[in-house]
Order: sequence, then C-alpha cells, then structure tokens
Amino acid sequence: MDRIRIVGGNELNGIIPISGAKNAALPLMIASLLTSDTLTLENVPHLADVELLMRILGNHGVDVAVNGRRERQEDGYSRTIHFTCRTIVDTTAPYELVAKMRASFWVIGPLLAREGQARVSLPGGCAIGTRPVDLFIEGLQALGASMEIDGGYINATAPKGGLIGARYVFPKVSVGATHVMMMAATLARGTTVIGNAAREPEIVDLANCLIAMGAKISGAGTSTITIEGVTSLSGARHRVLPDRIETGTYAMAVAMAGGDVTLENTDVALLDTALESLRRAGADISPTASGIRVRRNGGGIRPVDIVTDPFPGFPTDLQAQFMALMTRSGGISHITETIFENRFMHVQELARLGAKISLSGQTARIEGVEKLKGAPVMATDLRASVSLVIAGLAAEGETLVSRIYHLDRGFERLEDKLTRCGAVVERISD
Ligand SMILES: CC(=O)N[C@H]1[C@@H](OP(=O)(O)OP(=O)(O)OC[C@H]2O[C@@H](n3ccc(=O)[nH]c3=O)[C@H](O)[C@@H]2O)O[C@H](CO)[C@@H](O)[C@@H]1O
Ligand SMILES: C=C(OP(=O)(O)O)C(=O)O
Repeated sequence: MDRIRIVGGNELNGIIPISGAKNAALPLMIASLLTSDTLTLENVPHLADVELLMRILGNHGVDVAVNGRRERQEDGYSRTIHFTCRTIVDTTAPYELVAKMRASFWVIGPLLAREGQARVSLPGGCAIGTRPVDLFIEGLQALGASMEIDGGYINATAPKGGLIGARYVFPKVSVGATHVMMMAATLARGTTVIGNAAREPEIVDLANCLIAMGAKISGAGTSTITIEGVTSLSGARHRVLPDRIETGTYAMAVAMAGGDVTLENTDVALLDTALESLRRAGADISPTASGIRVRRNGGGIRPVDIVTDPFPGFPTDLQAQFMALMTRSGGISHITETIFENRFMHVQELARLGAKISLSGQTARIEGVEKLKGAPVMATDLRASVSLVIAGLAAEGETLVSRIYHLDRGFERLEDKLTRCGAVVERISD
C-alpha cells in the first residue's frame, strides 16, 4: 500500500494551483441524472471520489466522456467532463458502491424526482461519526415520497404524478440533505421552500448549475431556499468552484512550515472565518488578483481557539489541519468540534509526533510544543490524513504517513504541489 514520506524542516515558497472542489463536483455530477441532455462540468478535480462516482453514475445509465485531460498541467489536471443520461437504466445504487463514499447516497434525490423511485444503499464515507440519514428521509417524505428501510437499503417511491412541492424546515443544518432536497424539488409539482438550509458555497454552486439547467431556484446561500418545480431540465455547461478546503489546507501548511506561497485560482470569500483564524495565529494573508498570498516569515505561531460550525463558521473539514498547526503554537489553544462527534482520530497520531493534546468531550486542549519529531503515522479519514502531512512538514526528520488512499479521495497531486514549493514529500509504493 502506498505511503507518503515527508522530511520536515523546509519552508514553502512558490505557487500552488487550487483544484476544483471535491464537495461541489460530487453533487454537480449527480445533478446530471436530472436531465436527458448533456451536463458539461469544467474544472473537475482528478480524485478517487470523482472516479468512483463516475462508476456509480455509469451504473444508472450516465455516459461519461472526459476531455481536456492535462490540458493545462499547471492548473492541476482539472478536466472537463461531459455527463449524459439519456435514460436511467437502473434506479438501484448498490451497497458495494455506496458504502465507499457517502455522497453517492445523494443519487436518491434525482432518481426519485426523474423516475419516481429509487433503491439506494445506506451510505458509508469517512469514519467521523454516526452520520444518520434521518434528515434526507424526512425531507423527501415532505415532498410526498414514501421511504422504507429494507435490508440496508432505502426504498423511496414518489406519489403517482411525481413529487409535490412543500415547505420543510430542517431541524438541523445538513449539507447533503440540502443538496438532495434541492435537486429533488427542481422537478416536483409546485413550490418547495427549504428552511434552515445549509449555506455552504457548494450549495450555491449546485444551485447555479441547476439554474443554468432551467431550474427555478432562489435564496441559495441563505438559510431559506425556494424552488419552483419545472417539468424538465436541460443540459448546461458549468465550472466547478475552487476547493475552499484544499485552499485552507495549504494556507495552514504555509503557516506551519513558514514561507511565502500564492494559492492560485481561489478566493478569500470562500473561507473568511478560517483565514481570520490563521491571521490571528500569525500568518499574513492577502488577496491577489486570482487567489490568496499566505506568508509567515520569522514570527512564531500564536495559540487561537476555534469552534467548528456550519458555513460561514469555521469548517469542520479544516479542524484537523488547524489542530496540527496549533501543536507548534507558543501557548495553549482549544478546538471544539460541533459537527461530527468522532472527528478527533488525528489526536493520537499527532501525539506520535510529540504533540501534547488532551480531549474532554468535544473539545481538544492543545499545548504547543517547541518541536515535533517525525514518526510513522496513519489516519482514518481524509482531513485527518492531511493534518499529519502538515505536522510532518514542521517535524524534525522523517514522517511516514500510511493509508494514504484517504488523501487520494480529496487532494489532487498533493505531493507534487508541495514539492514544487520546496517541501520534501514523496510517495512510496511498496
Ligand atoms: C461530500 C461532502 O460534501 N461532504 C461534506 C458534507 O458532509 P455531509 O453532507 O455528510 O454532512 P452534513 O452537513 O449532512 O452533516 C452535518 C451533521 O448533520 C448530521 N446529520 C446529517 C444528515 C442526517 O440525515 N442526519 C444527521 O443527523 C451529521 O451526522 C452531522 O453531525 O458536509 C460536512 C459538514 O460540512 C463536511 O464535513 C463534509 O466534507
Ligand atoms: C468528510 C468528508 O467527506 P465525506 O462526506 O465524503 O465523508 C470530507 O470531505 O472531509
């Protein structure tokens, strides 16, 4: 199994191109199930999750054509991909595929809206909490669907004549359930109003693509989204928005290792809260014409407390990376995780590098240390894995990160992007 070897101690200097967002590309690809025309997506990152979703969509009858591969290598292998689903050939999403990636469960919305039925396995995904699907069930029930759990699958059936628009207020903010409800409602009869909707930029990106396909949606990016159902959607061409989690991850890597890096093809507005926390920690951050310049020269890392929250709060997907940074701060910081109850799997691995972290409920107390020392580590989820890479950049000697298939789910050309900025990072294939 591949591992990543990092020799710490080098500053990062140069340019890192930011890829299209995994968490936008996935729902956008799924939206191709809503139309018999071609949906063309530009800036699709080359990631294991994207490849897997292509297979899952193929199973439902989506024809996938890739072009533009490596058309601009500097942009990070982003590809333009055409998705065409003339007819849905299978409304079942099997366990073998859905168990590997949680977002694949989201096909339930378009399948139900277009075909009136779906049989979708209960999902898997990163091991960061129990991650139930009650909100999806309640939301789709509000649109008139009958939802039954049978043998690990959800059998969903729309009323005769299709889903019916309704007003539904989520009892808790959910990104996935908002994506699904929004997609399902585009083809429902009448108007749907989603209350307490997720406001993440990826929701806005999906809404913009659906609008380009002919959907009538207003309010995406606020907590109330209104969707007026239409009878059919057409094809469209849409560019996937920049990955704000990848952006924040590299910004934290620079803050950790020191240096001066410009993150290209991204936007400060996508991660205000996280960048503000980084500024308080001592990084110098400024917007450029096409991205963000991050610097930390000389000064130490200051301790900063954070609490994760739905957008526009501090993203849970950057919590592990920020914790890695705080292990080298000049004091004590606290990190509280409010989204996922089991998202501290990186704590014991960071401890192998010499970090001093104690946990009390959902809060970690991090006592900054003078130095970290390289060690073999492994991670059990995507963002935890990259937090170990960040720690390794500042650790003395060699850090070997195993189980890096997690990293390949969400970081395009990670070792290449870091190496070009002066880090010593290499993939070892055993
Ligand atoms: C592919 C993708 O975009 N994944 C992101 C998405 O995951 P995902 O969409 O799975 O996360 P949600 O926003 O749905 O989860 C938020 C919270 O709601 C809970 N919940 C969710 C659904 C439900 O039916 N019942 C329920 O209780 C979850 O267990 C969690 O505690 O948003 C998360 C929160 O920003 C990110 O960490 C993930 O990277
Ligand atoms: C948790 C994540 O992904 P998923 O929702 O697919 O498990 C993530 O992107 O950090």
